[in-house]
Amino acid sequence: KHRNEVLARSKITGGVNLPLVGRALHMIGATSENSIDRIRQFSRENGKIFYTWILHELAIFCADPKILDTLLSSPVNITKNNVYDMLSLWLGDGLLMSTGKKWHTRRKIITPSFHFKILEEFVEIFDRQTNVMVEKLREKARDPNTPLDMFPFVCLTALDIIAETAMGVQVDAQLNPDIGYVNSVKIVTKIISDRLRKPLWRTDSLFKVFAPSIYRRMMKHINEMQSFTKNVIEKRREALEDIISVDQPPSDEEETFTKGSKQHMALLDILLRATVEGRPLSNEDIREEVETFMFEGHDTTTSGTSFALYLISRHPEVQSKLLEEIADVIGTDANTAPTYRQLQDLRYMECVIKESMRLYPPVPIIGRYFAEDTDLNGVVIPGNCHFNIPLFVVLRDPDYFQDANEFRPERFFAENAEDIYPFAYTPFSAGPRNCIGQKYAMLEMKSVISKILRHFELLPIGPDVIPSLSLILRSTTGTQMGLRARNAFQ
Ligand code: HEM
Repeated sequence: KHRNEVLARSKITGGVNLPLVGRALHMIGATSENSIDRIRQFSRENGKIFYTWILHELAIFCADPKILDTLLSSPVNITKNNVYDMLSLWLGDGLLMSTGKKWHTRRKIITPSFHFKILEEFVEIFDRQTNVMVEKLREKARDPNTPLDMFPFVCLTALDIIAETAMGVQVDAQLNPDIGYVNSVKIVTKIISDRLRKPLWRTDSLFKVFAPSIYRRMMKHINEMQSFTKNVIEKRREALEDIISVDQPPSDEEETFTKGSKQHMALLDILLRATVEGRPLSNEDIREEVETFMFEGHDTTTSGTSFALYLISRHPEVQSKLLEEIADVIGTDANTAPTYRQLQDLRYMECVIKESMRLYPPVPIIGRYFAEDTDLNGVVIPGNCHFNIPLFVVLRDPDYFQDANEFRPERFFAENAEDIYPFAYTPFSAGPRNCIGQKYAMLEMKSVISKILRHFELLPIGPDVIPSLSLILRSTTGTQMGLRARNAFQ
């Protein structure tokens, strides 16, 4: 009753509720493809903030950048809502999921992992793993008239990249996609994305009852991933203990050595060296953070890269400009490995990726939980409420983006970008709880896309994308295009 009163006072409207399940079936229980359109439609009908009931749970959807400004800037309203619970069996209480003091402490420890000195080292890995993809694509690109779904190729490359940069191990996902750790990651991410669309699978207890065999399959693969990660952490700790004392900060040029072989610094190494109140993190603390990187750090960039490639394939004029820029900045030899600075200097590419993430945000929805009544820019949100931010609605808001459905990278040119209201463009979220990996992600996407374009012309063939709502945005038709090998670059 209290929540209804607050909603009425705040003039937050909702719609018809179905008995027992509220509007959940309308919105989420329908198909993954039409959920996006339906939420957009509800937003058009009810305004930028509206509510729905899912059984006894109140869910508010807010796509108003002014309210998001207050919410996302707040260091207090950082607790995630129940949608994230589906990840907890795998990721534990890592950075994405944790709240309060634990989140603050971890965020502080993990931030140096993304220092540019570390990212600089990763550029070589991005390029080397993309070279493997180029060879795989070459085998497939014999006929440019046959459309190819780029998503699985990009996904395996991203997995190879994140495993090597986060854990310092080569899992050879592209060479052996169907075995071991890589297979488990693929299976678990797929099950988690299916769960989001099925209300009866949402909580772990319901999932166990309504889909027992899928639940068991998920747990088997989660256990396999966890033992793999534990093993990597133990070995890496032993190797590091041989060469450093745990509380000694890494020097700028330091590289780690494991069993005599030279290796890159991995994100995991920073965690192994970190201390909280003088004590190192336990292997279990580190495990949840490494698993979080593995999840957040590969599905997101896969989605971002694949949708960008799709849009580039459909806009030949954009493709030509990109090619010109690549030739200017990196040179005309298709095989040259780009440097960190060169990737930074791909300015037009950056605009293309930003615009692509505006139309197809890799993380389409984010959420918070409010335990107490909370005033956000004059709108009171009732306590005990699950708050959802449908980024895919915000990012196409015609009040903030002219011709919001059009692909126009020029929006992000330096001279135009300052007209964009910062909280209308938040594919990496914003404020203290924004994406910690955004610089890494941008570099990786630039590296992968530029390498593909140097080797292949992308052709506008195959079905259009049909975005489907999940924790990470996918397309039910894949991201299809034709590939024609370039004889010579340019
Ligand atoms: C295109 C790629 C990416 C996009 C669009 C993206 C987007 C986001 C968004 C929207 C959030 C906020 C989530 C929320 O509020 O619930 C987030 C958080 C996070 N991201 Fe990313 N991300 C990307 C890549 C990455 C990469 C490559 C990594 C790591 C290597 C990463 C690690 C994280 C972590 C750890 C968090 C939680 C941060 C915190 O709560 O303090 N992300 N990301």
